[in-house]
Amino acid sequence: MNHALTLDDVAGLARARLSPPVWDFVAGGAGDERTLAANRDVFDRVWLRPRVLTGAGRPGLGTRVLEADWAAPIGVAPLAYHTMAHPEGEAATARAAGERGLPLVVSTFAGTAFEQIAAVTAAPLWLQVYCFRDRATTRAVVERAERAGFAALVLTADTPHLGRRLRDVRNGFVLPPGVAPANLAPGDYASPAAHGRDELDPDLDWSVIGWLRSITALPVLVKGVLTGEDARLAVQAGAAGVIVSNHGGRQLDGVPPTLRVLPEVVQAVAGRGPVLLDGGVRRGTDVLVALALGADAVLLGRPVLHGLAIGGAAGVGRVLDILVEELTDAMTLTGTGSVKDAGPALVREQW
Ligand SMILES: Cc1cc2nc3c(=O)[nH]c(=O)nc-3n(C[C@H](O)[C@H](O)[C@H](O)COP(=O)(O)O)c2cc1C
Ligand SMILES: CCCCCCC(=O)C(=O)O
Repeated sequence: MNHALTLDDVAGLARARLSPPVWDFVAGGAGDERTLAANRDVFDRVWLRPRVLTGAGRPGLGTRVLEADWAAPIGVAPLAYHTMAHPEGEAATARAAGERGLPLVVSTFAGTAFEQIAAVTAAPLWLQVYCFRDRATTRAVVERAERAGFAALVLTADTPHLGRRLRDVRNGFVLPPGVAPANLAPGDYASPAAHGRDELDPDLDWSVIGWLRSITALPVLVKGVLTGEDARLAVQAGAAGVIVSNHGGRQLDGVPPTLRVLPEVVQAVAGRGPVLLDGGVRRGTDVLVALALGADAVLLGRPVLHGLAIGGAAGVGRVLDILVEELTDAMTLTGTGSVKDAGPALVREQW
C-alpha cells in the first residue's frame, strides 16, 4: 500500500479489490458522465502563480470551521455504505480521520452505527441528512446523531431522487449481501435508486432548514449548492454554511464543475458562513486552488472508499496522508504560509 504515491495509484489498487458492480457504483456518474469528468478537468486548466523568497517557511495547514479545529482544510465527504468497501466501514474511516485531526461527514445511509463511529474519533463528526417523505424518520436520525455527539448537520439538497446512473442501471445494481443502513429502521434498501424514488421527499423547499433547526440545536449546512442565488437563499433560510457540490457528478449530468461556480457562491455568502467544496479533488494542488478561489475547506469523496478497499483504516490513512503531504508541498513551493494566505492572486486560468 505504501507504494501508492498518488490518489490515482490508490484508485487503481482499489479497482482490483472491488466487484465490478460495486466499483461502478462508486466510480460512476449520471448520464454521459460529462460533469464527473469536468470536475477533474477544471483543475487541470488552472495554473498556480508561486511567490518566492516570502520567508513563509513550513506552512501551517490548520484551520477552524464552525468553531472547531481541523488539522488541515480537508474533510471526508458523506458517502453511503462504507461497509461496501471494508467490513469495518465508517468506524475505520473515522479512526483514520480522527488520528489526523480531520472531520468526517457521516451519511444518513452509513453502514455503521453512529455511536460506534463516535466512539473511535475525537475529530468533528457531521451528519449528512437525506430528508424522507416521512419526517419522523428524518427526525429520529437527526436526534440519534445529536445524542451521539455529532456537531453539525449537512442537508443534501440536490437529491429529490437519485440521478440516472447508467452504469448501475446496466448492472442492475443492488447492495451486496450484508450491506444495509445501520441507523435506519429495517426495510428494503437493496436498490438505492428505487429506495430513493420511493422514500426521499421530492417536494422540499427552503422551509426545511427552519424545520431542521426546530428539531435540533446543531448548525445546518446545505450541500449541493451550485449558484449564487441559492447560496444567498440558503443563508437567508438560516443555513450556517454551504457546500458547493454536484454530488460528484452523480445527480444531473450537465451541471458545471464545482470549481467553476465556487467564486459566485463565495461572493454570495459574503463571509456569513463557511463555504466548502467537493468534486474531483485528487491532488494537494487542487486543495490549494480551491482555497485560493475562496473555499474554506474541501471534502474528499471516492478516494476515501478506495483507501478503505485497499486497507481499511490504514488505507484511508494513506489517502489522507498523501493529500496532506501534497498540500504541504504545494503551499511550501508557492510561498503560502497558512490557509488564510491563499487568495485569488495565487491562481490563473490557462494562459
Ligand atoms: C459511493 C458514493 C456514495 C455517496 N453517498 C452520498 C450520500 O450518502 N450523501 C451525500 O450527500 N452525498 C453522497 N455522495 C456524494 C459525495 O458526498 C460527494 O459529493 C462526491 O463524492 C464528491 O466528489 P468526489 O467523489 O469526486 O470527491 C456519494 C458519492 C459516492 C461516490
Ligand atoms: C436513497 C439513497 C441511497 C444511498 C444514496 C447514496 C448517494 O447519495 C449516492 O450518491 O450514491
